[in-house]
Amino acid sequence: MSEITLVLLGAGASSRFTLPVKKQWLWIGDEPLWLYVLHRFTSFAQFNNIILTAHPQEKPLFEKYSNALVIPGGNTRQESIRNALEHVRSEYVLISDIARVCVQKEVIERILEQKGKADCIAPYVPAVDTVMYKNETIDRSEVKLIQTPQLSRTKILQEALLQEREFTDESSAIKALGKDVVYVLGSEKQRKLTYKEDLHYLDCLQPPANTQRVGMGFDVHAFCEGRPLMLCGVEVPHHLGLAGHSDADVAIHAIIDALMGAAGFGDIGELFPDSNMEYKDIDSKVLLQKTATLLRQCGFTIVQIDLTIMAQAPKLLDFKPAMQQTIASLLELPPHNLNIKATTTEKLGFVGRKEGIAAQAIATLKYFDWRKI
Ligand SMILES: Nc1ccn([C@@H]2O[C@H](COP(=O)(O)OP(=O)(O)OP(=O)(O)O)[C@@H](O)[C@H]2O)c(=O)n1
Ligand SMILES: C[C@](O)(CO)[C@H](O)COP(=O)(O)O
Repeated sequence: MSEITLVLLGAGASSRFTLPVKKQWLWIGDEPLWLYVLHRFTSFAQFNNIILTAHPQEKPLFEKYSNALVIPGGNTRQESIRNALEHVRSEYVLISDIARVCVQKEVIERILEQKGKADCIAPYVPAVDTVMYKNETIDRSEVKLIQTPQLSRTKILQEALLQEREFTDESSAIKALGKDVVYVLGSEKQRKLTYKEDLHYLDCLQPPANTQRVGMGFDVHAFCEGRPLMLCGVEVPHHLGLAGHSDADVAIHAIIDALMGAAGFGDIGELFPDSNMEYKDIDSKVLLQKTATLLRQCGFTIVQIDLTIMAQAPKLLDFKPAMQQTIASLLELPPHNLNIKATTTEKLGFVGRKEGIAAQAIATLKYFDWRKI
């Protein structure tokens, strides 16, 4: 099987799915859908090389969950395939939509049995409804509804994708080149997840696990002159501010790190590198908003956050309600699910010497329950 590379396409915008969560990031048990599909394929057959296409912003997130080669997708499905093919060295490539979640073992076997007999092997299901084409009824017995995975000769597919036209799948591109395509019976169970209503037809899906994902964040910033002291998005009157690439809101940074930790997505520095001038002096509420949006798109719901700010001065008690309201409303959290503590360190350590402020946060996430849509 080593002459076959598996390419799974997961870089789509999921726009027709019309939910805040992207379809490739629905959680199946404790796995995102794209990883569930990958494991489904590898449970059915051996592939020496596996390539995933992901939205460029999600490439590092895919890489946190899989050792497969993750390639940034393009603006179209075909562009994503072109990007992936640059990394394919095998004679054949098996390409499938991650959106065709319930890929069937027997379909894969039927495809592989035909390997070598044509330039592309594609599964199809027959049309069972009356078919109109350009307002004329056509003979439905001649209609094939094409599915994936599709097995192509790599070099033929690369040549086919050089054609000027944009194709919606490999078999049509290869057929347009005048090459051979063999069609094998697919399965209704391989329905493509396009609209949220399609979920009701995908009987291979297990519900999201009721796992509580927990993350911890910690950050420190030194005091400096000439900057406002921002904590939880609130300016606290003080003769010193905090130094940093952004507005140095150490409390929000700890919350972001806790959220990223709970999601298994790494840390704030990976998401918002301080080498990026886009984030110079940025309002950290913007960074927190971006983080919350990313977590929502990736199928997470924020459950609760507990924050501790360690500062010898200034006193923060009077500012805690505004801090809680600011962050809770930004995260669309009930305020009582965001607890903010402030403490001194009894004049011990760098905090006690008023050299800077530290913050620690614990965040809990759960998976968006797609069964309720
Ligand atoms: N630029 C793209 C577009 C699509 N895909 C993948 O190709 C498969 C089929 O595409 P589709 O079902 O249309 O997914 P989306 O493009 O995300 O859907 P939509 O058109 O609703 O945005 C999906 O697994 C999708 O992730 C991709 O890798 N790169
Ligand atoms: C490749 C495909 O699944 C074959 O039916 C289909 O063309 C993908 O279409 P999409 O609009 O990119 O989902």
